[in-house]
Amino acid sequence: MTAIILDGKAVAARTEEELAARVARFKGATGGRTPILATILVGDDPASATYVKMKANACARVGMDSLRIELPASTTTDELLAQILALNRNPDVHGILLQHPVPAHINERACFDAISGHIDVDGVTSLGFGRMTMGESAYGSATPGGIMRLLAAYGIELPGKHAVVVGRSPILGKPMAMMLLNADCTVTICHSRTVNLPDLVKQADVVVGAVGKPAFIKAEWIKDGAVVVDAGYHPGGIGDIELAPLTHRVAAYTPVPGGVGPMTINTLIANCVDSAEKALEQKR
Ligand SMILES: NC(=O)C1=CN([C@@H]2O[C@H](COP(=O)(O)OP(=O)(O)OC[C@H]3O[C@@H](n4cnc5c(N)ncnc54)[C@H](OP(=O)(O)O)[C@@H]3O)[C@@H](O)[C@H]2O)C=CC1
Ligand SMILES: Nc1nc(=O)c2c([nH]1)NC[C@@H]1CN(c3ccc(C(=O)N[C@@H](CCC(=O)O)C(=O)O)cc3)C=[N+]21
Repeated sequence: MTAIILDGKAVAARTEEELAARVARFKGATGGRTPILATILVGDDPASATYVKMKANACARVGMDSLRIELPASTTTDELLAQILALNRNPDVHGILLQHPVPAHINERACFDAISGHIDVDGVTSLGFGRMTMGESAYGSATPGGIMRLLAAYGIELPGKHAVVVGRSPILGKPMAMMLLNADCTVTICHSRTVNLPDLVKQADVVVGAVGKPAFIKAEWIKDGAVVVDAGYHPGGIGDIELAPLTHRVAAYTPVPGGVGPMTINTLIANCVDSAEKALEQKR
């Protein structure tokens, strides 16, 4: 079987051309302003700094400005909340990305939930999660949202499929499960207290690895013909799924790198352009 490679890098690149055209139209309509994504990085974790930089670079590729806010690791919850509230009130800002994780002493959930819904382009608020889950309008979490867009780009049929999501984190596994449920999959959510993980994964028509442990999901757990989505990302281009032995016996798979990662960033940028266009329509 020749597997379809779910090439997130290529889909993201194609979408960027369309986004650049939309940004140009926005500039035309506003006398030269661009949509603006505000990124907030707290502390000095080098990996997080790299991801935030990649997001700012993606903004630049489509002609958008970004506003980079860097705060020391000693920032308090109240100080971070004050920054977010100021961005909410800034009419030039069309999206906020608060990079996860923030230092442990900060109440990350409170800070995520302080982001106004209309500029929650990374889809991290509780209200946005609830609205997405209920099928109401909201920006879904960017990584699972990007995965859904990638599956759609390749015409992967989801209704009736058994999707097994390994991981239940607030910005990845849990919203992923709800999006697949809304796409009419039968969904199993696995986590660290799951008993018999290999047996559950063996039932999957669609498996999503979102565990955060390199090559933790073994190739032998995955059935022939499955669709394999690896959301994991570890230094050295290793995902959460042992991928190499699978590439000839699954229906489709996301490579690491070049699969989910570029789609995450692309979804964030696309949502920000969307938010900017809505602001213009409503003269917000
Ligand atoms: N490419 C991209 O755009 C992105 C990639 N990532 C990557 O995705 C991965 C997951 O990230 P994230 O969701 O933030 O990670 P978290 O650490 O927040 O969540 C990991 C999840 O995996 C579960 N888990 C841990 N150990 C096991 C186990 N032994 N068996 C079954 N489940 C287990 C945890 O269960 P429990 O809830 O019980 O603790 C938890 O729900 C990471 O590799 C990260 O780098 C993340 C975001 C974006
Ligand atoms: N609020 C929040 N939202 C996030 O979406 C978020 C976050 N916090 N914290 C950290 C994770 C991680 N993350 C990645 C995004 C892109 C790549 C990516 O594009 N990776 C490239 C490879 C890049 C390289 O060359 O190293 C790829 O997979 O091809 C990876 C990881 C978003 N995250």
